[in-house]
Amino acid sequence: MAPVKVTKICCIGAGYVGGPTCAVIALKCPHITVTIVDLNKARIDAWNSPDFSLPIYEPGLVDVVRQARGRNLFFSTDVDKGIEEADLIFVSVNTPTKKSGVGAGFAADLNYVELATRRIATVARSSKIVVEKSTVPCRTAESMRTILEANSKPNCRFDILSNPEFLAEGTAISDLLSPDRVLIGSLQSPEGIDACESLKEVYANWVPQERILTVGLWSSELSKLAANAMLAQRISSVNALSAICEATGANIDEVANAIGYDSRIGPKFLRASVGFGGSCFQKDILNLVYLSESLHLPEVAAYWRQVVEMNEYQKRRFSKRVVDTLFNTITGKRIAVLGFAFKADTGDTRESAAITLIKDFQSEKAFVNVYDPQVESEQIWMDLQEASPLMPLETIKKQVSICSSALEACKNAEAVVIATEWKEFKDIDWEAVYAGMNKPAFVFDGRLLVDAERLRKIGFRVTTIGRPSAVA
Ligand SMILES: NC(=O)c1ccc[n+]([C@@H]2O[C@H](COP(=O)([O-])OP(=O)(O)OC[C@H]3O[C@@H](n4cnc5c(N)ncnc54)[C@H](O)[C@@H]3O)[C@@H](O)[C@H]2O)c1
Ligand SMILES: O=c1ccn([C@@H]2O[C@H](COP(=O)(O)OP(=O)(O)O[C@H]3O[C@H](CO)[C@@H](O)[C@H](O)[C@H]3O)[C@@H](O)[C@H]2O)c(=O)[nH]1
Repeated sequence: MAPVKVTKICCIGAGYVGGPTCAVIALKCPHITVTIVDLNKARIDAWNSPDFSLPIYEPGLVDVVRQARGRNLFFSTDVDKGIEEADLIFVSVNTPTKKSGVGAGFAADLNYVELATRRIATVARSSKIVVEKSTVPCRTAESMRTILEANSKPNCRFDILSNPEFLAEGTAISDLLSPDRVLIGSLQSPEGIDACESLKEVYANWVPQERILTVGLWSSELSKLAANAMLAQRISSVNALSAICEATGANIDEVANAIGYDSRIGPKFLRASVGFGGSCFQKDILNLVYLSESLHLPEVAAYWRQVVEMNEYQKRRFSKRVVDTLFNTITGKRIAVLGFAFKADTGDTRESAAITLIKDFQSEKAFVNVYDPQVESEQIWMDLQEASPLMPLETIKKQVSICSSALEACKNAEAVVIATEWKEFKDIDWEAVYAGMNKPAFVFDGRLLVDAERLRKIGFRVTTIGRPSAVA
């Protein structure tokens, strides 16, 4: 048998990963028809919208979709048709942390992966290469293979590959166009290696051969969890050091710069912050913790769990610092929170540190003005409601207001809290912000974003992560 030449791809799941990833495949492989399917009709309608009001904000994404949509890139709710026609299927559905049952709060909820796999098994009438794109615990491909093989029809074989995605939101398109690496895991059988070759050929249309790594299935699955755990561990490490800086007078920026010069450590991902957010880091580490516990490795589980605990500590520490600095009470005071997304250049709010901060300010009975350039108001209300399920939305709305500009959010506030590193917050008219605020006017920079010295000259009292309050 020779590797199958892929001409039709289907991607199940039109989310933050499925959408951009397969749009880039379509762009770079005009000879391949790519159909992205999803059960969520509103999402598919947005992908198909005539004015390109896409369901996610990602720099450069509209250009890619504009070039490929209708040519060889299609979005549809007809999942079965997509499956039937494809020779290679990406499973790119969500794998959130389980909310109930065995492993609740830690294990990945694989229900969506299983449902998509069962749909493939039911619908497929010809052989398929099934590619696990979602982030899953080690050995999930084995369960997918069992489901597919138990349901396969005559002359219909399924080969499973693992091809985890490493894109980061906000830079998804550039990450996809020039990835550090593409990882493909397969069974080391002749059929597994052929399937791997087929997918490798797709990526080889734009990714240099030496950046396409091929490994065993389980290594591939574990490498994804490991990469996220290592990245998050760097942030928790630098955040832990930021607490020492605040207590000693050292400056976390200087410390991070100094250690990053060591080529064994490297300068990236050492930015102290109010805490990491996003849909992946916490979920994937908790998944790794659960996996370690299931494998009877409690010390390993405790090691990784601490990365998440340090992140929670960092968020709590920051809110407390706001309260302490504002003369130990923020009751009845107005706090402007600039940024609601979990990082800049995305409209995604999953696990955003801003949600925790606002909840803390609410419980201290402060009034909160929020502004984010990309996040829809509806999303903010949904997140705040989810964070305080026992509080009626009307009560939340009495304490929190959503503003349409940073300047508006800061008006009559006692303090500005920078929760997301949007570039526009660096460049706002800080003199005008100062003029509109109650005095003394405080700025809390949770992202090491603004020029503290400049703001101090205007009259602000500035507190920065990783610097003691007096000299911040
Ligand atoms: N968001 C990221 O930056 C990122 C990066 C790398 C990996 N990942 C991983 O990729 C996976 C997807 O993440 P995401 O952020 O794109 O999730 P998402 O929630 O944005 O998208 C998942 C989509 O799958 C659809 N879906 C679920 N079950 C389906 C089914 N049976 N049939 C058809 N559609 C179905 C949902 O409606 C949803 O639109 C997760 O495992 C995640 O951990 C995410
Ligand atoms: O030095 C840093 C770098 C990041 N962050 C924060 O960490 C979080 C995650 O940032 P980032 O990793 O850039 O974005 P994600 O989209 O969550 O991407 C991560 O998670 C994805 C999902 O698995 C992986 O594919 C990516 O490789 C991995 O970087 C954000 O809140 C950032 O603000 C910091 O606080 N300091």
